[in-house]
Amino acid sequence: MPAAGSTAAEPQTNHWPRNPGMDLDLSWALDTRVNLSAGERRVATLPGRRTVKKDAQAAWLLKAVTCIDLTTLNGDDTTERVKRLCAKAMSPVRQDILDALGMGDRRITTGAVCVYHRFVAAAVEALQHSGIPVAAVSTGFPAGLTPHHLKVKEIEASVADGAKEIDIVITREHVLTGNWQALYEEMKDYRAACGSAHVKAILATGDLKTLRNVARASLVCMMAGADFIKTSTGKEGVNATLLVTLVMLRMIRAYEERTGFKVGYKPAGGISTAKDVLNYQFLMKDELGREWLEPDLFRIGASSLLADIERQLEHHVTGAYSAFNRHPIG
Ligand SMILES: O=C[C@H](O)COP(=O)(O)O
Repeated sequence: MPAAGSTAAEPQTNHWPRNPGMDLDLSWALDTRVNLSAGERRVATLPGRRTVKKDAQAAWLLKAVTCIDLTTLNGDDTTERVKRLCAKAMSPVRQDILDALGMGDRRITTGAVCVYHRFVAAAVEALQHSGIPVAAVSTGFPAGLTPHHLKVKEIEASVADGAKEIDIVITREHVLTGNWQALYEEMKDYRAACGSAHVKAILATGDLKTLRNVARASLVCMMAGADFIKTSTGKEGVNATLLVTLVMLRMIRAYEERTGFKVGYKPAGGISTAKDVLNYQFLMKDELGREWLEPDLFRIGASSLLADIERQLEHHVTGAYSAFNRHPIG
């Protein structure tokens, strides 16, 4: 079958040097402008402008599966639910569907499993030998309003329990009051507490009021050493959108042009259909190139997306849609 972005759909092993960060360049952040109407035009044309059909679409969707941070972040989460989620992450697409796609011998897994700190150890145990990293949402997720020293301790505890990726939430007040120095310092502390674990900076873009704030916060977090910038916790009133994505991708591009370091991108919250995820993939490829279609540089934070992708893949191979309850997630 043709492959998404011209490569096979199974996980890749390309590793980029980690973003070490740089000194805070306040004038770069403050001088950053966003052209709202040009951005709106750009994303409005996207759904109609790019489509892929049949085998090509199946390949793009399998690639998307490898980039999913399969997530459960609910107040009623339990160890059993997390274990079921881990089982799904290891076998995200039914074997009969993979066989019918001619991909039965490929090892396809999700990019990570993403849970609250409480469940990190259980997820690490459930995923042992799978190579799938556990991502923990730490730092008082989702509001990020617990005392700073406790947020740092939470990161350290998640790393001690085996999390290889830490999704931190920034203090929105730093952005809303223009305290970029405080945002930079907070992010640097989080990066240091993560050690060798990769850190994703959740900007909570729905709380930041303006796209200019999104652009500035993206730059400041990258300057402080973020490995990924991520849109949302999934708990804000507005979560991932294509417009916010365009702004953040342009900042990632600017950062790479200035420093040579590639920073990853993670849209999260409300991405629940195969159609949605294809638009994100097209935008990634158009704006940053095909390297950003791989799980090293692209993750999708989602709790229910996988069920729809699996359903679309089943439709592709059988010609019929099955009920959602045939594709349980966890
Ligand atoms: O980071 C991931 C999000 O919390 C998941 O959001 P979702 O439940 O809308 O897919």
